[in-house]
Amino acid sequence: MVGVPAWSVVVPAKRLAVAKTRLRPLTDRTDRPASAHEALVLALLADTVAAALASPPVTEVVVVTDEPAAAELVRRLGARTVGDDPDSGLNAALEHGARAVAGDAVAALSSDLPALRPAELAAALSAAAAEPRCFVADGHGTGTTLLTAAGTPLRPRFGAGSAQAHRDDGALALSGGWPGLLRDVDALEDLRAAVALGVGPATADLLATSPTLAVQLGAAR
Ligand SMILES: Nc1nc2c(ncn2[C@@H]2O[C@H](COP(=O)(O)OP(=O)(O)OP(=O)(O)O)[C@@H](O)[C@H]2O)c(=O)[nH]1
Ligand SMILES: C=C(OP(=O)(O)O)C(=O)O
Repeated sequence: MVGVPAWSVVVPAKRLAVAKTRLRPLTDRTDRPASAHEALVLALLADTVAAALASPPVTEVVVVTDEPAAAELVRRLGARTVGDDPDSGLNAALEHGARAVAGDAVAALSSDLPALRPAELAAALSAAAAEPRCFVADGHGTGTTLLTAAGTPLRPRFGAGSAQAHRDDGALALSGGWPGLLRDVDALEDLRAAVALGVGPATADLLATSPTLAVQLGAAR
């Protein structure tokens, strides 16, 4: 692709009641587990979407969700939303989102990257601009946090072992100095690692105003 593409970023967000179940051991130890869990999932989403919206090469962020609270939150931040059609899982949701974007440079971004910095995403997208399809593996090397397609279909293969699946499908693995982009939050240890890197304002505020959550985050060390 010639020139610097303007990127559309697609972010998936499940319904809160079924999202981020691997973080339940953390939120279940708080006084009000259901609301603590929802608040945590929404904070991770808010910081991810805000960082993407603030990243210079990103012209739009489209969140694919059927969750009213998530849709309202990200719209307030400046993202667009589309429904979770056809409600057939993560990859179908991402393909649906990719069809809804304006340009032909599209990136699928995990929604659980609270330590993501706008400059990190800009650097990764800049590296991705030279290739039709690229991906960034998560910190464990097995999952994927970013998948890009410029002038070609996205073909998402998220799920267990998605880094290898994206590699096998011809996407180029990118690496660079973007620790926040690698640090998706699936489990307690990931949240600790994100906090050590420095999380965005929504997650930081939640931890500052939820003593039980903050204590549990430290107590299980
Ligand atoms: N819109 C949409 N988003 C999804 C779907 N499945 C997963 N996601 C989102 O994709 C992101 C990455 O998925 P995971 O890290 O596996 O998140 P998760 O399934 O909520 O987490 P666990 O329950 O702990 O496995 C999360 O932010 C999810 O909200 C789906 O069917 N539709
Ligand atoms: C769905 C994925 O996320 P996770 O491994 O974080 O569940 C993935 O990395 O493809």
